[in-house]
Amino acid sequence: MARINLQHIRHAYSAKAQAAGDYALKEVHHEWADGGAYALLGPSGCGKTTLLNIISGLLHPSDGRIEFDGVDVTELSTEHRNIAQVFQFPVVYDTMTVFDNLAFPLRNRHVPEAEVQRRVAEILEMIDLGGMAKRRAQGLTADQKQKISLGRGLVRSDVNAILFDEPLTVIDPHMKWVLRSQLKRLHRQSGFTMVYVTHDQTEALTFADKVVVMYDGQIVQIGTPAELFEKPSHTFVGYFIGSPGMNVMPVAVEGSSARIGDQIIPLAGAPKVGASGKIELGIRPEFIRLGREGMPVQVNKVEDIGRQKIVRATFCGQPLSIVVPEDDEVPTEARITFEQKAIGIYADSWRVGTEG
Ligand SMILES: Nc1ncnc2c1ncn2[C@@H]1O[C@H](COP(=O)(O)OP(=O)(O)OP(=O)(O)O)[C@@H](O)[C@H]1O
Repeated sequence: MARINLQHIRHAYSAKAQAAGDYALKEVHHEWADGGAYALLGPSGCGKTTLLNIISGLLHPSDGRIEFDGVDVTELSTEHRNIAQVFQFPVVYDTMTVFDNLAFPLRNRHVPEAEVQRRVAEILEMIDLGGMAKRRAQGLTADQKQKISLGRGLVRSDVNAILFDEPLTVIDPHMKWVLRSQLKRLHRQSGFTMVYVTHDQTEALTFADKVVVMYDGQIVQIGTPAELFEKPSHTFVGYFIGSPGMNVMPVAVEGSSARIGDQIIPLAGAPKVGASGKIELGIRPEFIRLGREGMPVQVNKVEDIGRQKIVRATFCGQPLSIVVPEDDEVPTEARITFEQKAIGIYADSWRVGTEG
């Protein structure tokens, strides 16, 4: 298990890259704790796989260095970095039995046979393939083969880290849930450093202690699921995490208040917006109170989502989503108030602190 240091890493797939926009991965400079469970979350094309492949050694970064426990591994191959990887699609030896597929990484490293038997039995149980140990992998479903790939990634107990690249894509929804919970349990028991790439927020939030949110080749926030929800550091995090995402609207900030149209919204302090171009106010739909008091809104639609309702409204010309409990009535002349401590002010998309 290892602490992973990413030092001023950048990557461009073209050798001629110059401008920031030419880089698939803009500068990444972070330390990831030994034994942490991290999820790399972001939309397609934001650079998740690029970063994962740099950590694994499949890709050499254009700039920067990577250290495991303080040792520079930038020039080392995947094998020499001593990590296990699970990819999106199954990598299985068809002619071998399920058991031998799982035993392969251990036998390859001359682990004593008794230990091989014990570890493989444990993993077979976990991936629910105990009854198929003697079957050849050939002819198994894609789902079963992916479970073997997953098992092979987990079978060694001496790796520096385990990296997963969207490993549950081909697994059916119920099994996905089971495997995700088991991975989390395994992480708690084993203390492996795990990095898990996904574009699915549920997957990221249930698996990881820390979620690394990526957007347009950058890490925009690393935080616990609660931090991402309560204090998104970038408007993208607000929008991407949560359903519906955070409301973001352009405002003018004057001292300790924000103005939108003819409405003045008092803030908890004076935001340090400096000379930024674009100033926005962010508030999650869960922290807007809907009733007969406050600022007027126009309700356009009410969607029932079980125990809650999503009210789609227009506020000062801006679209606004509000989450209300199922039994709350939606008044005809609806008005809203914002929970003050849940308001974030964003300057050029980044959250700013307040003075005083
Ligand atoms: N081998 C390559 N050559 C050139 N460009 C590439 C290569 N691999 C990825 N890219 C580009 O780099 C950017 C980041 O891609 P990457 O695969 O890292 O994103 P991702 O977040 O993992 O996306 P996905 O979820 O779709 O896998 C994208 O614009 C992609 O088109």
